Amino acid sequence: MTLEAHDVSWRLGGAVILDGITVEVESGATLGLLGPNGSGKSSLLRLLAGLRRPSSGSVLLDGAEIAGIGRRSLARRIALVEQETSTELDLTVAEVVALGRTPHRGAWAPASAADVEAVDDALARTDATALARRRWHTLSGGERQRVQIARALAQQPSELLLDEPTNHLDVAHQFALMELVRRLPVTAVVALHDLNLAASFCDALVVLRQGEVVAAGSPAEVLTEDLVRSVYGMDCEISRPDGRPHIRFVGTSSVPSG
Ligand SMILES: Nc1ncnc2c1ncn2[C@@H]1O[C@H](COP(=O)(O)OP(=O)(O)OP(=O)(O)O)[C@@H](O)[C@H]1O
Repeated sequence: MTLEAHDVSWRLGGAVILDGITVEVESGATLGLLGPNGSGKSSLLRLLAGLRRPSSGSVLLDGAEIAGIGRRSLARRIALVEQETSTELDLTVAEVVALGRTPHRGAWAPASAADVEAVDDALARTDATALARRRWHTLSGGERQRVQIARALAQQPSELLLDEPTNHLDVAHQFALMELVRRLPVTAVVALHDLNLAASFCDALVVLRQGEVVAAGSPAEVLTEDLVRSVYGMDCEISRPDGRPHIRFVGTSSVPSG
C-alpha cells in the first residue's frame, strides 16, 4: 500500500463531511472514487493529498502519517488536480505546466534539462504541445483541463489524485486521459461521475454516499443494478460484454436515493 486512509472523519462546524472512511490504494493501481454530488469525493481527495487534516483517523503514505511529511517532500510525491483551477497570473501554457516542477527546483534556480524534458513530455502526453505558447486565459475548458493535468504530470508524482478530470473533455480525450492514467507508473485516485468510464479504466472502485463508503471492490463487484439504484436513484441494466460492467440507464428509479 502506498496511500491509505484509516477510519478518517472530517467535520466542519457541526457538519460531518466524511464519516469513518477507510480506503487503501494498491501501489500502481487506479482507484475510481464514485458517488453523487456532495458525497465527499473532493473532500477525501484533499485529505489524501495532505491539504486538509482529518478530524480523526489517519492518512498514511508508505505507512507514515502524512501530517508528519514536509510540504516539499509531499509535493514531490503527490499531485492533486482539483475540479476548477484558475490563475490570476498572465502565464503561457508552458509556464503553467512548468509550475509543476517547483518541488524539484531550488527557489530561484533556472530550469534544468530535466525540467524542460518533463514539461515537454507532460505536454505531449496530454496532447497539449500545440498549446504551449498560448496564454492560459485564452484556453477552452477542455484545453485548460488537459493543461492542468500536464502540470501534475510535470510534477512527476508517484501518487496522482484527479478530481473529475474528464468533465470538460470530449469523448476521445476522455478515453485518452483514462488510458494514460492507467498506463502511467503511478498510484492514481480518480473521482468520476461517468460510471462506464470508471468501469472500463479503474482497477478498483470506492463508492461514497453522504460521507460514508457504501461499496468497495472491483468494478464487477461494485457496479450492480441495486447499487446504482440505491446510490444514484437510477434504474439501469448492466451487461458485461468484455467482463467489465457496461451500464445502460433506463430511467429514474422510484426508490429514493440518500
Ligand atoms: N469548505 C466547506 N464548507 C462547507 N461545506 C463544505 C466545504 N467543503 C465541502 N463541503 C460540503 O461537504 C460535502 C461534500 O463535498 P465534496 O465537494 O467533497 O463532494 P463531492 O462528492 O466532491 O461533490 P461533487 O460531485 O458535487 O463535486 C458537500 O455537502 C459540501 O457542500
